[in-house]
Amino acid sequence: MTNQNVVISDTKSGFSMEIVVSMREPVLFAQAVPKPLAAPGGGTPIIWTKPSLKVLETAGGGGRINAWVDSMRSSSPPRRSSESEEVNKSWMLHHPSALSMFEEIIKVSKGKQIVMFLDYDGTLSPIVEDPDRAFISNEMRDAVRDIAHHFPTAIVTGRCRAKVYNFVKLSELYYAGSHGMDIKGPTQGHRYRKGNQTVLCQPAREFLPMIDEVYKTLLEKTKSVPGAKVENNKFCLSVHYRCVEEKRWAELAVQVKTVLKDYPKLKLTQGRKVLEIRPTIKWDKGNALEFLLESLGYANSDDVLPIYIGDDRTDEDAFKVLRKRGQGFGILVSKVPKETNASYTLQEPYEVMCFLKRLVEWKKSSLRRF
Ligand SMILES: O=P(O)(O)OC[C@H]1O[C@H](O[C@H]2O[C@H](CO)[C@@H](O)[C@H](O)[C@H]2O)[C@H](O)[C@@H](O)[C@@H]1O
Repeated sequence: MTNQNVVISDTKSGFSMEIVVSMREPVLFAQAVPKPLAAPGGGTPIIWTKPSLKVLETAGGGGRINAWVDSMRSSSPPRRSSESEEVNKSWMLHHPSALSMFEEIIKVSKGKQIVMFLDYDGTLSPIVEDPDRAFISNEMRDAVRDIAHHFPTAIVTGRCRAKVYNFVKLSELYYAGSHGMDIKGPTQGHRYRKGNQTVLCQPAREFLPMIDEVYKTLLEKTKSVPGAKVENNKFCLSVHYRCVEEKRWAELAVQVKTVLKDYPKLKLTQGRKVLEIRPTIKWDKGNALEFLLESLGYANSDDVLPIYIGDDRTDEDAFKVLRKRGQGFGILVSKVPKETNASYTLQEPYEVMCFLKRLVEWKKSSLRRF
C-alpha cells in the first residue's frame, strides 16, 4: 500500500477533512516486518514494511490531529541506536551498499546504455534547515557534470525546475521539476538531446492558477506559526515544518487542511519534514522516469540500464517503476532502515558522489580499452 486516506480535524471549528498520506515512511525499528520480495544478488527475499496508519474516525477531532502529528514526526528518520544494530545489519544485507556492489552493477550494465536519474535534496545536497540554502558542492557539481558527459542524466525533484537549475547550473542535464510535472531537456551540448524541443512535458499546466492562489493563501495563513515556510514549486507547494516547534505542528496541519478543504483537486502528501500539496493527477517521479526513457528512445528497449538515486518517499514511485520494468536499479540514500523498493543503498550525498565518480572512472577506463 502506498497511500492511505486519513481524516484530520480541528476540535475548535469542528471541521474535518480527508487527506491522502503517503505510506512510504521511515520504519521505526520495532515495527520492521519482513515480507517476501526479490532481493538483489539472490539473497533471502525481504522488504521492510511499516504497519499502515489506520483510517481515522470522522467524529471527535483531537485524536485525529494527534495521528497526523505522529505521521509528521515519523517523517524524520530515527537515529541509529545500539539495540537496532541487528535490524540494521539485516536491512543492509538485503539492501547492500551500491559502492560495495559496484562490480555487480557494472556486470549487469554490459551492452546496455546506462541512464542516470538523480533526486536533488538529500541526494546531491545535504538536508539543511533553510530550503533556499540547500547548495550543491562544487565537487558534487563536477561529479554530475562528468556523469552527464558519459550517460544521459536527469535531475528528478520535488523542487521548482528553475530553482533546482539555479543550484545545479548544468545545462547538459534533463530536469524534471515539481515531482516530475515539469520536464525540460538539455539546453546545450548534449549528444542525447532529442531534436530542438526543450520543454518536453507539463501535464499539470491547468493547475497553475490554482497552485498560485493556494500559495498566496497559505503564505498568509501560516504567518502565525513561527518557523513555517511555504515554498512555491510551480506545479506543487511545500509547507516546511523543520523549523517549527513540535508543539505547533498540529496548528500548522490544521491551517493547511483548512485551506485545502476548498480545493478537492489538490492532494496532500508528506516528505522529509514537509507537507506537499499537489494536483490529484496520476503523475509522479515514476511517470517522469518512464517519460524520459521514452524520450531517449528506450521505451521498450532491453538495451538500457536506468539507475535512479533518491532519498525520499516520492522517489519510491520511481523505484517501483524500475522493479516493475525489471530493469535497472533504485538506490536509496539513507543511513537508517526504511521500507523501500530500491535494490541498493548509499548512506549520504558524499557516498552518492563517490558512486558517480566511480562510474565515470569505470567508463573512462573501458573507453581506453577499446
Ligand atoms: O525531490 P527532492 O529534490 O528531494 O525535493 C523534495 C523537497 O526537498 C526540499 O525540502 C527538503 O530539503 C530541504 C533542504 O535541505 C529541507 O529543509 C526540508 O526539510 C526537506 O523536506 C524542498 O525544499 C521541497 O520543496 C521539496 O519538495
